[in-house]
Amino acid sequence: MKNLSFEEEAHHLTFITSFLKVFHADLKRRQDAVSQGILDTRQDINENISNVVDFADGNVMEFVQMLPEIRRTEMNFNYIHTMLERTKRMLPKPYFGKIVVDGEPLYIGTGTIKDRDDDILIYDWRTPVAGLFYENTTGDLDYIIPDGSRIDATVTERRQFIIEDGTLINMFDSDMYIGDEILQQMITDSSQSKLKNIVSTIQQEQNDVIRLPLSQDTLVYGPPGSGKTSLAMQRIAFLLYQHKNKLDPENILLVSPNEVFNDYLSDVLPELGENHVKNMTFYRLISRFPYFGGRQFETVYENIRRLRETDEGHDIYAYKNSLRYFESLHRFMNRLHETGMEFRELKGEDGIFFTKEQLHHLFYNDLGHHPISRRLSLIRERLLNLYTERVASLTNERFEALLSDNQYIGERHELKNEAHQYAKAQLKIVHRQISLYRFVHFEKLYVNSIEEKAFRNPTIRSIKENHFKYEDIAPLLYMFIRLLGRADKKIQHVLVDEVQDYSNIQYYVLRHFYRNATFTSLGDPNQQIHPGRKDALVAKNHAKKALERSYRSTNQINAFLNTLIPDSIQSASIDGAPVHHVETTDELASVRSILQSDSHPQVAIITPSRESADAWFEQLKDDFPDLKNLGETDTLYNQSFIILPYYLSKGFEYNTVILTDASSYKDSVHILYVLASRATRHLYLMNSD
Ligand SMILES: Nc1ncnc2c1ncn2[C@@H]1O[C@H](COP(=O)(O)OP(=O)(O)OP(=O)(O)O)[C@@H](O)[C@H]1O
Repeated sequence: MKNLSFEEEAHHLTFITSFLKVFHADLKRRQDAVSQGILDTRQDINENISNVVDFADGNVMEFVQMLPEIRRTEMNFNYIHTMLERTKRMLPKPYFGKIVVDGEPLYIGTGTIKDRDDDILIYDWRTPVAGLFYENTTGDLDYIIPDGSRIDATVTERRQFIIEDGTLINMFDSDMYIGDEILQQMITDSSQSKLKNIVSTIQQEQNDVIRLPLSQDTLVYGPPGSGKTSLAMQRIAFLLYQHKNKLDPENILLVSPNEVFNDYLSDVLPELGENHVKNMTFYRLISRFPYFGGRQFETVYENIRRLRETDEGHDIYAYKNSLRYFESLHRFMNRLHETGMEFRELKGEDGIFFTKEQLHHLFYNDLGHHPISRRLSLIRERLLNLYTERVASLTNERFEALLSDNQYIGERHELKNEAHQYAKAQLKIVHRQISLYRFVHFEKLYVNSIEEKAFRNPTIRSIKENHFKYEDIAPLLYMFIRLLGRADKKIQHVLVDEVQDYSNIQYYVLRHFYRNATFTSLGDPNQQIHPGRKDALVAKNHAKKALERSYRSTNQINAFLNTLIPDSIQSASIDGAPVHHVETTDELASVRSILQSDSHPQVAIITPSRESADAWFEQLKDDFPDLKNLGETDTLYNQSFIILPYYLSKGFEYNTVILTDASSYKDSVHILYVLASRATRHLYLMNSD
């Protein structure tokens, strides 16, 4: 079969867009009709079936008979709603690719569209057969369908389209690298400030990861700009499509490096509509454990600053993030069923409620034959019963006292109520301690788990001052999860971005807290911004995938990155301006002139500290009113002209990056590597004499 000419493709596109318009208008009409039907049914129920469903009256039967119809209407309504959104979204760009498989042309877009005879006009990119588009070659290929069978297919043509507002602008036949042309255009377009959708130019190595089965735990390493975050998002879309009957966006979790990420990613998957995937940071996990409520934990940023700017606690940080400590923590926990458990005395306003010794005895003697988490829940149950008894007896005592004290006048039930409130207040703390398992002394257990004696005292000091360090979070959560088996079982798949930032204990905590989930973890061991030492991640039973090519920065910037870490990046990008090394005696004046000289669509001024970010902001804000100073707790990314300290820049990208005081990173090549790789087009390294 001869390939269609440009005119024929343009004609086909006109046919498709006309179809979509008519389909959309028809859906609108149907929506109005269905909405009217729903209103009529509601009115019918109100008028003819009384609001109080009465068994004797027999109207229950009438109502039950209406249920299938109501359900059908609801399904119809949902279908119309989905298709309305889809046709609206796809109208300007109905498809981006085409393959001819076994003689059949298949057009590929971001959703499936069928004609009135149920023939498919556009294939969703996530369908198994559409996967052939991303195979990078024509010829005899195969693809796997959901039941696991392999289907042979002969692909004779692969074509890509550039379509804007329903008009065919260009098309490319490609069977070497998909999208080289279009990819170049995607890469050239760096106008968007948030992360873009890469569906039309997904590369084969990325496609392989996106389409891995849900059941497969995977660790993906790739250099900056190799599309890890992008493919994580496409993988979410793919899994939701492939498992539409069992997965909802709320069953998927993205663990990201900061709170702004959510907003940065909010435009990537328009097909999810309002249903954003949940986003989480490791730090925020603490809030899922009420036991630790009221404890103050150092944030990751405070941690980075402390370790970079002071000499305090480097050894202890390295120890607590080491495999050595992780293993000793395991051993320590494994012994607890026999020995070493630590309890806290329970004490109310009226004195001791339960002693440590009693708790110890219950745990190792009375309940010693149960697994640990069972022992603890049984203890909690007993303590709660005891609490109820104690409240009752205290209430009685107080009631008698109130009765005999004629200062208190009131009805008996009022006095009883007052006595009850009094008893509860006396034991309020005890109740809280029992409910939250605070009779288990996790802090003491934690200290005991530290085999390296020299690190115990500083840990005790942090606990006493209620200023836990960032590195204390993971071991404490680890212990809680191991002892009490806490978990979020709703989550089916977790994607961890920037996984190189996680220690083995942190990863364990994530794996066990989301224990029903499989993981896709993505990162780059070369992108370490954290100044503390930690052992590399051992991701057992994960398929290991490596991405090679990088699409973000110009070839010049990528070449510069290779001077920092040799052979770390294979550039699949475009040429641009040389990297600017600006030697200056007046950094401020130089930055001003860069900002004034060119109209850069997006600029980030990255500074070596929070203080310098604030200082730069103060100096520039009057002349550049659009400039924003990104804060550690900000959640809105939508900023195209910002100042930020270096540790907040993880994962983002900007058209132009200006690194102030760049020589301050001369001993931290990995940090410089991360910062320089944020630039898509222009990189300025400012050095003052
Ligand atoms: N297949 C692709 N087609 C077009 N653009 C792509 C492709 N893959 C990646 N990109 C672009 O490259 C840039 C970097 O992507 P992304 O942020 O996902 O990379 P990353 O590996 O997560 O980077 P980092 O490790 O630096 O955070 C983005 O602008 C993205 O749109």
